[in-house]
Amino acid sequence: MKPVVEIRQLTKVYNNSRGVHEVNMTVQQGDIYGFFGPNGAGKTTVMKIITGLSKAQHGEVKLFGYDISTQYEQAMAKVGVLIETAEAYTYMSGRRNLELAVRFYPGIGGERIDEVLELVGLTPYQHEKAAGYSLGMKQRLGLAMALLSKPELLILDEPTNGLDIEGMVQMREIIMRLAREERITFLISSHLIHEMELMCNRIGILHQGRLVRETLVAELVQSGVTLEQAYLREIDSVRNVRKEEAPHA
Ligand SMILES: Nc1ncnc2c1ncn2[C@@H]1O[C@H](COP(=O)(O)OP(=O)(O)OP(=O)(O)O)[C@@H](O)[C@H]1O
Repeated sequence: MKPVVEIRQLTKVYNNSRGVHEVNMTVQQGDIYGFFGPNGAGKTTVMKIITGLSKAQHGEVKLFGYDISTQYEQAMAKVGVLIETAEAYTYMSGRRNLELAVRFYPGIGGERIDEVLELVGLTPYQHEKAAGYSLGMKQRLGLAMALLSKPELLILDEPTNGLDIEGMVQMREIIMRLAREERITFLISSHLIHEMELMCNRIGILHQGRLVRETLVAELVQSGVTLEQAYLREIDSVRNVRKEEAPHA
């Protein structure tokens, strides 16, 4: 297996002392990697750095072996991104939005629009204005845009955030199908622990800006531990270490 994302000692601390500290993560080719952590843990910060939307103070990020700080274009060439809620021109149809977006990708034609609409299940709604789309459909349109360039890695920040159960199930099924049939590697952030467990083969747990555990879901299952239990145990052990380190009163 080849590493697709390699993150070493990634650190970014905001003026208010929050941020992420010395994060090490590896996403292998074929992974659906769940980047799990509660609100404010630092997931978006890491994802923005990986995709060049924000800069780290220390550390290294490589995508497909290319360093994003010195070889950004090569690193991002095979990457699709959906960070925060997908933006679309709501007064245009879903298809028109894709027609505008596809112009950024030389060599990719209209037939790819048909393919991506099919992949995300929007073919029947392609001529409707995006304004009338449900949140789930808007997210799937965002995913379709990210798929236009035929990426080998998709980075999705909270793709099921705010969706109802049906929307969540649809998004999960699409992601699993894309991994299986299009052989796309995924890095997906979420604070929804059960969602991660159902969809992902590898998990990284982020807590207060630190990656406290990275493991295969199969290893957890083998040891009879749910992801929720693993998370709570890691958090407990972090708290205990801090208590031991704290100076006695
Ligand atoms: N531009 C900023 N300036 C100052 N603090 C920030 C900034 N962006 C994020 N933070 C803080 O850094 C921490 C990590 O934020 P981040 O958005 O990366 O977390 P997250 O895990 O993605 O959370 P959420 O699920 O709520 O989006 C939070 O405490 C947040 O308040």
